[in-house]
Amino acid sequence: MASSKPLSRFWEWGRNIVCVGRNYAEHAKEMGNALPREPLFFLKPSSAYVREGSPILRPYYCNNLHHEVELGVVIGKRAQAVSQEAAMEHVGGYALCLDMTARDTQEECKKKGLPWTLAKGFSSSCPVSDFVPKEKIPDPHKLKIWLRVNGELRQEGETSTMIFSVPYLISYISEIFTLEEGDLILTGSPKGVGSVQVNDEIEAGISDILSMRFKVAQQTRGS
Ligand SMILES: CC(=O)CC(=O)C(=O)O
Ligand SMILES: [Mg+2]
Repeated sequence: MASSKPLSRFWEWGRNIVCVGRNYAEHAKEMGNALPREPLFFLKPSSAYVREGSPILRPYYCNNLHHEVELGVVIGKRAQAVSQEAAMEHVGGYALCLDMTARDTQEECKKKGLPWTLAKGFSSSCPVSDFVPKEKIPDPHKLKIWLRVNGELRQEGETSTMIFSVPYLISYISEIFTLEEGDLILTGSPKGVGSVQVNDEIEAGISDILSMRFKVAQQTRGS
């Protein structure tokens, strides 16, 4: 059942956050990974959302928190096993997102063959911008996404260089589980991911469409 909340506040709906990994060749290369033959994806809990005005919290168990700037696709209409041709009809809009990653924890998880939940799913691991209605972005593959830390440009990626396109991702994921209205797909990070420290300021944007700012703070255990 659809929420009574408007889609423009999709982060309040408590829906799925579906993240795609290794969707940009240069990022896969910088991480020492082979190019995927099929999309790799994982989930974040909806409590991972954080909005401007609240800090990104470095988890108490993390010594190497990384930024990953990503284009988010907000589902506007339930998608169950949809074709690539029909997929864009299920998009309601877009948002800029950060896939904050406890990189040291992720490396440990990889070594032990464990899921990435600890590394990718902590509270505040998904900073999200304002909602951009679909009509404002005629083609999501013609955008520049960028990220600065304390004013220094760290990431600048063209969404045209995604390995798997937005319709491909929606079609692929919707064959595995139904995408609901209010779900968000993070489409993967371009190259340039790197560490942030407590008190750093992250600024990120989509072309000349929007930008957002977040401060990094330390989570204390038990809070
Ligand atoms: C190496 C990763 O953490 C995968 C990922 O999240 C990405 O955006 O790529
Ligand atoms: Mg990512």
